[in-house]
Amino acid sequence: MFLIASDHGGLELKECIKTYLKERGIDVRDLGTDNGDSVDYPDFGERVGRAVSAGEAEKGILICGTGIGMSMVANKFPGVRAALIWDEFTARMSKEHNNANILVLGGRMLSGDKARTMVGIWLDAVFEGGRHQKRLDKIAQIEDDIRAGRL
Ligand SMILES: O=C(CO)[C@H](O)[C@H](O)[C@H](O)COP(=O)(O)O
Repeated sequence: MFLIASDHGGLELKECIKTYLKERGIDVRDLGTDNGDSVDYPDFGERVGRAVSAGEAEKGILICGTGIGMSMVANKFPGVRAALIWDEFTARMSKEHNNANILVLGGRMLSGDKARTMVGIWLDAVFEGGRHQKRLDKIAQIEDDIRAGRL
């Protein structure tokens, strides 16, 4: 399953990205927000972060005004590797090196065209593994140590 969510600051860009994903044949489930009323980004970041962490969804996209708040929320969930990207290079690296399972975008920072390009790069890129897997294993170890009270 592929999830997407935003706050009011990311709503417009979210609609653009949903259209792009549908054009690519990707079935995306929108977990809100669904109108322009002011809301709190943690409420929506949690929905996607929790589902990806639990293995109920393979991937997700989160969008707030800057992407900063959504990144903070999503990365609280074990197993989530949420990447705030801002250009084509960070889009590629977020997959090739970090194997990001949640992409985070700033709705007030990006044009629709640029964001579509970036999402496409992330979708098409391939995780390189090797030394990068060793580093992701260390992140997972930190999560385990925190959970067990060792850190
Ligand atoms: O960018 C955000 C958090 O990192 C959110 O999108 C908020 O919208 C941002 O903090 C601005 O909030 P406002 O209530 O729209 O002024």
